[in-house]
Amino acid sequence: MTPTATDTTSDLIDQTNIKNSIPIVAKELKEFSREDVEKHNKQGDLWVIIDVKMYDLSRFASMHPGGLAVLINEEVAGQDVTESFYGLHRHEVLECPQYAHLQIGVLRGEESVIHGRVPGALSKVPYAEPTWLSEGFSSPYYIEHVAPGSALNLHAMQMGPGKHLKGLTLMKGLVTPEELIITQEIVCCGARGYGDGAVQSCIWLCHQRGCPTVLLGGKVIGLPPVLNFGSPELKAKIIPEVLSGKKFICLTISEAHASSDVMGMQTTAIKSDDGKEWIVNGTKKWITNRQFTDYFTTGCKTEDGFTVILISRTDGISMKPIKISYSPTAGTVYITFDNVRSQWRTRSVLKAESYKEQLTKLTGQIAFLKMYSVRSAQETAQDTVQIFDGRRITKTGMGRFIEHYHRTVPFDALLGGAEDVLGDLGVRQAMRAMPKSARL
Ligand code: HEM
Repeated sequence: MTPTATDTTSDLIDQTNIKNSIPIVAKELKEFSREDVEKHNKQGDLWVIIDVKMYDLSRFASMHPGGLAVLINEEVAGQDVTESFYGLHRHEVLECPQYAHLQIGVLRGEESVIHGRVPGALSKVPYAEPTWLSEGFSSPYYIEHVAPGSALNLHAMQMGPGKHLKGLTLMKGLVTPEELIITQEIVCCGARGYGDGAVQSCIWLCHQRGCPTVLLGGKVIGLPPVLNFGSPELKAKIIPEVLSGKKFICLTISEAHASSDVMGMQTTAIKSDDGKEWIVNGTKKWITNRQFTDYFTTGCKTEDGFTVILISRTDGISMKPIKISYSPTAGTVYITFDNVRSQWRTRSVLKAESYKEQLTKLTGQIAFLKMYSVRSAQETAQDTVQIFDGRRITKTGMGRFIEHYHRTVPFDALLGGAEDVLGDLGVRQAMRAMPKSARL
């Protein structure tokens, strides 16, 4: 049966999107009829049809990762196997150079209906794209800007709208500082180490090659304390360097002794004898970004409580990679600060007047929002067990992305604050603000 747009598991792309895509096979292809193919139906002389393409599996069959037996089956050899093929393989298998060359021809007079994803093209699969990108939907909040080769000031835009964008020309003037920029597409690659930190190495590599690639990295968590609470001198030095992508920054808060329980940390900072510097001693764990970092936004215990100190890369800092269960590209490390000196303290967050309203009004809400988002993501992951069956646990082939998602989603309950701690915080804040007169 010839597949249609609705009866295949592969992702279908509008024909207009693929016109300029690179052909899977460059060699000249012969045309055959279905009857021609049917004659090649045994071991040693075995052809199949997938979509409208003919594959000669005569020699490959004995090397097939799924075994020879499945191919010499009478429902496979010499037949149109489109449906069964896509039930067992991802489309990308056919795009691998070592398999693409198995294609020897196409079906005479028939149009191809199955295509791989083209970078930048939108999927037609229902619910695959956010509504503001889907045909027939629109959003007053979404404006499309296409700016090839002019990815200017993207580092700064990723920090969201705010004072740090003042005076900057964004994407050669296409975007105004008031517009909200989101980084949604970064997660589409389905490899979260990349989004968490590898991006930092990617930025570094691209930077070396003079290519201004920008993605997330530790900047989005390491820079806000400087943006919000840094002294004017500190801001003037650090922010331009980081936002221009010349220097990298990471957040170093969690320790083996304390993660969500920030106040339990044991890293200390004491004043030097002349009072001009802080001397930091201690260890930090699960820190994203590895060797690319130039600045460490570091939580320390000081005699007046909890202080955030910005440490420049210097002697006395050693880093050891930690093997984590998703990807070494996140650059997760264990850091030791051994008599490391810094002059840069940021203001006390808890004492900053301008911050008090946010603390009382937003902290609880944000804590619950984070908890709710993670619970929803975990529920979705749980549903995949039913939909993907055993593939949910296979790291390659059909299960590749879903296994990765399922394996890594539990960490979200911890990252940026464990959900039980956040839930507790939200409830405590509500209880504190509860009017005495409130009754059911
Ligand atoms: C161009 C033709 C084909 C190529 C290049 C190919 C390649 C592969 C590869 C690379 C795998 C390993 C899993 C993965 O990476 O997805 C695989 C597995 C498999 N293939 Fe094929 N294959 C072809 C055709 C077929 C056909 C026609 C059938 C039967 C209808 C078949 C049945 C299987 C099975 C049963 C597995 C094991 C799946 C699993 O472990 O879940 N293959 N094949």
